[in-house]
Amino acid sequence: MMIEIQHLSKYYGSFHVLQDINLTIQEGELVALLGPSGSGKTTLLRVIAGLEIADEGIVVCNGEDLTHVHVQDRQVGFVFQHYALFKHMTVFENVAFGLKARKKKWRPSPVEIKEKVQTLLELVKMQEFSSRYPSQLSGGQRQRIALARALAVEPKILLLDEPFGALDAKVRKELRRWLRRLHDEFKITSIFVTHDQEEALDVADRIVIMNQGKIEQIGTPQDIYEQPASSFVYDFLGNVNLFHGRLREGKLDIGAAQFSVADDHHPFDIETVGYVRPHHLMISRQKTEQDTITARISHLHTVGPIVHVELKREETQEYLEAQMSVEQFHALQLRIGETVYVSPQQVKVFIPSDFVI
Ligand SMILES: Nc1ncnc2c1ncn2[C@@H]1O[C@H](COP(=O)(O)OP(=O)(O)OP(=O)(O)O)[C@@H](O)[C@H]1O
Repeated sequence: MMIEIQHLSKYYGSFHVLQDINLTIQEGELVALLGPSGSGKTTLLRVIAGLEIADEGIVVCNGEDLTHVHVQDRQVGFVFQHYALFKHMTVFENVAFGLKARKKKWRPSPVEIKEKVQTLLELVKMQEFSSRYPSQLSGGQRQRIALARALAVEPKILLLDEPFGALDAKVRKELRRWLRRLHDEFKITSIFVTHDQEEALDVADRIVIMNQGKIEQIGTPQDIYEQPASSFVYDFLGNVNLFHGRLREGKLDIGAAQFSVADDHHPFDIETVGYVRPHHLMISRQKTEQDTITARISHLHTVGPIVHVELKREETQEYLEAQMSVEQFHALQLRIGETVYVSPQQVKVFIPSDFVI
């Protein structure tokens, strides 16, 4: 089902929690709502579900305005962060619940219900657990049952609110891959809320970045990562080093050095900030180039194949973070306390849209 959200606004008292949201989700798409805590992701999901009413704007599904369609008639399946399975029911009964609760004329026969539940339990690889109670399952298993239960009623839209938020990192990773496969099989239009950028980048067809009740950017994971539309998006999608300086003629002048700026075609001369990802910060032991920064290594730590290098800039005493492979690290033989030369390989600047010369 295609979902069109048009000029949606919502207030809690005087607090403007959603501000003129416009978003079209294509049939069969898996879209992530990504943003910091309090940016309005859950509220937007709840308005789409019909659990909250918007003050302005509409949600349209396949051409039909849902404003007056009751939540139960929206054909929406939900999965929430906290498993919300019925504790007193077995796995089988939990998955069968939505089918059994249907009005008599739409309710499948007991044999049909049994077959359907078994198929779903196979799909989520939980067929051996059908007579267990939720308390006898792990967190990841409970979420798989929650998903099977949501799918049982054949929803047209699947809404997931931090579905793996309460699980540890390894289980989260497994489940999100599995969610992607399940989505590819069922092709249900799905929206999931997350504040974990890796999860969104890994799973979604498109990502909607939210900040303070507004959409900052909509795009594919690649667009969002490679072409962030604002400093907020850049900053939100991973660690970043900031260099305050003056932008002129395509170069960022930070005093001690001048850096070329990526895709800068602006004839500006302004104070601005250059953004550099840790893996774009190159470290040398010799001062081979003129435009480098002198810094002292303050901390080193290795996570799997990546070495994180913390440095302190000599002239400003600000901290920088660089990343390199273990192989590069061994080749350089870096040590805490030594002075090195740092040069950014890619600098991004964001010019405010209301900036005029
Ligand atoms: N029922 C409510 N009454 C008043 N304010 C609310 C209500 N529900 C949410 N809010 C506020 O609205 C803002 C957005 O909340 P929302 O839950 O949509 O954010 P979120 O992006 O999903 O955050 P999180 O990642 O922490 O779940 C927050 O500042 C929150 O405190």
